[in-house]
Amino acid sequence: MSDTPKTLFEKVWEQHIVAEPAGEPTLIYIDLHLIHEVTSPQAFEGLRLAGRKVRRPDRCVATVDHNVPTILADRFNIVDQIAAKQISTLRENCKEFGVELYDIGSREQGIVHVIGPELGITKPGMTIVCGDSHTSTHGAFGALAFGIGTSEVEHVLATQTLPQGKPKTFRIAVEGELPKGVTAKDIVLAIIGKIGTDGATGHVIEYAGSAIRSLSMEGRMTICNMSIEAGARAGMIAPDEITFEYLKGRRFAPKGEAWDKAVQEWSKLPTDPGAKFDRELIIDAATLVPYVSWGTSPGMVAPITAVVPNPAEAQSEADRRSFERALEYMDLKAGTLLEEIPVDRVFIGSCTNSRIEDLRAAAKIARGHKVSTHVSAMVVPGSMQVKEQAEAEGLDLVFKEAGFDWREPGCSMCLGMNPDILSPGERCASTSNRNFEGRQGRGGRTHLVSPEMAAAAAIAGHFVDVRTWSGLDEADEIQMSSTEAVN
Ligand SMILES: CC(C)[C@H](C(=O)O)[C@@H](O)C(=O)O
Ligand code: SF4
Repeated sequence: MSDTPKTLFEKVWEQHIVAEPAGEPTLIYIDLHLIHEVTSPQAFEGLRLAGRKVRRPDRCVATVDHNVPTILADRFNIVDQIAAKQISTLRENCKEFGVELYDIGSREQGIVHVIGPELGITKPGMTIVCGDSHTSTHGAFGALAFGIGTSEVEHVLATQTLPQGKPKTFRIAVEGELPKGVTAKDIVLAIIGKIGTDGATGHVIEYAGSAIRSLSMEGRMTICNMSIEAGARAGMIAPDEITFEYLKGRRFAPKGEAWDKAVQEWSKLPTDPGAKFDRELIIDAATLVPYVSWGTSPGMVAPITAVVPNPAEAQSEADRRSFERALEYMDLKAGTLLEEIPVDRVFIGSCTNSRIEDLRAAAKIARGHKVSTHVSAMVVPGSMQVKEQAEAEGLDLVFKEAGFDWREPGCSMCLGMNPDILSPGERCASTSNRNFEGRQGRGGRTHLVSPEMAAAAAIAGHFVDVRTWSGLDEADEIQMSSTEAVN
C-alpha cells in the first residue's frame, strides 16, 4: 500500500480499474447501471443483433421517467406515439434481458436519479452510469457517477465495464454558514455563474467545505446534479454520518453485520489530508444569495436583487453576442429588476429539486396563500415514494389549497418530452437544471430557481427575494384582521 494521500475520486477510480492498456483509456468496472426509456432502445437492439446477453442484469435497474404523462388517467393511455413506443420497448427489453423495471403503476417508479438513492441502490464508493447526463446526482453519496451515450450503454450492458479516460480533479470548497433563504440550488447556480458552463470541463468536482458538510443528502444531490451544467464529468461529495443516516434501513442498503462492514469501508473514502487536486476554488458561503437565471444557459444567473445585465458590459465580444441573443429569446431588457419579471408558469420538480425536502420547503412558502391569478403552477414529485411521503405529511393539500396542480412522478416540464410543456412565449420559474432555448417547450422561457423562490414567484406572480418577501407576514395579518372583524 502506498502512503500517497489520495482524493475521494482517486480511491473510487483505483478500486474499479479492470485493465490499463498502454495508450488506451482505462477499462473500469461498473457497479450500477441505471436505465430509462429514452437512451436504451438502441443499446438493447445492439445486443439482440449481436446475440449477446446482459452480463449482470442484477446490476441494472430501469424505470420510466422522461416520457410519462403526469396526469394519472393519461399514464395508461399514452397518446404520443414515440413516447408510447419507447416505454413499451423498455418493457419488452427488460422482460427479455431479465432487468428489473419500475414501471408506471409501481410504487418505486420515478425519475431515475431520485429512485436510485431513495431505494438505497446508490451507495458510497460505487461506479454508477446511466444514459443520462444528470447521473452526476449520485455523486452526492461519494460514488463516481456519470452519464454515458447509447453506444456506451450497450457496452456496459454487454460487459459491465467501460473504457474511460481518467478525468482531472477540481475541489470546490464552500466554507461558512449558509445565510437564511439561501439553498443548495443557490450554491450550485452561484458556482456555475462564477466558473461558467465549461468551467469544469474534463474534471470531476469534489464539493467540500463546511457549508457542503452541513447540507442534507437532498441538498447535496441538488448540487451534484448540476455539476454537468458546469461541464464537469461528475460531482462528488465525501460520505459522512449524514450519508450513512440517510441510507440506513433503505430497501437495498446492507443490513446487520453487512451494514457495519459497509460503513467501515465507506468511512475510508473521504479525501486524505494533503491530497492534491488539479484545481481548487474556495467560496465564502456568507456571500451567497438567492439566484435567478436570466438567460438561456445555466451560467447566465444573477442575484435576485440584481437587474438583467447589459450585454455592452460583457467580458468579451462572443459573450456580448450570446447575451444579446439570450435577452432577445427571453424577451428581457437590460436594466430590468429581476424582481419585476412576471411569470406565467411555475414548475416545482425535476431530478434537481423534486425530493421530499424540496417539496417541504416549497410548501412552507405556499401554505395559506394563493397562486397568483395569472399564474399556472404545478408540483411534480420526483418519485412515487416522494409522492406518498408528501401526501402522508399533507403537503399535497397545502399545494392544492394554494392552487398548485399536484401531479404524478416523472421528468415532466423539465424537458419537452411529455405533455407538460410551455406554450411559445410563456415564462416559467422552474426548479429544474437547464434553461436552454425550447427546453420546456418551443418558444418557452425558463428561469432556474430554488423551490422556495419558485413557490414565492407563484404566489407573488413575479420573482421575489424570499429573504425579505413580506408575503407571509402580510397574509397572516390579513387573516388576523378578518377574524377580528367577524368577532
Ligand atoms: C434524455 C436524456 C438523454 C437527457 C440527458 O442526458 O440529460 C435528459 O435527461 C436531459 O436532462 O436533458
Ligand atoms: S428530470 Fe430533467 S434533467 Fe432530470 S433526468 Fe429528467 S429530463 Fe433529465
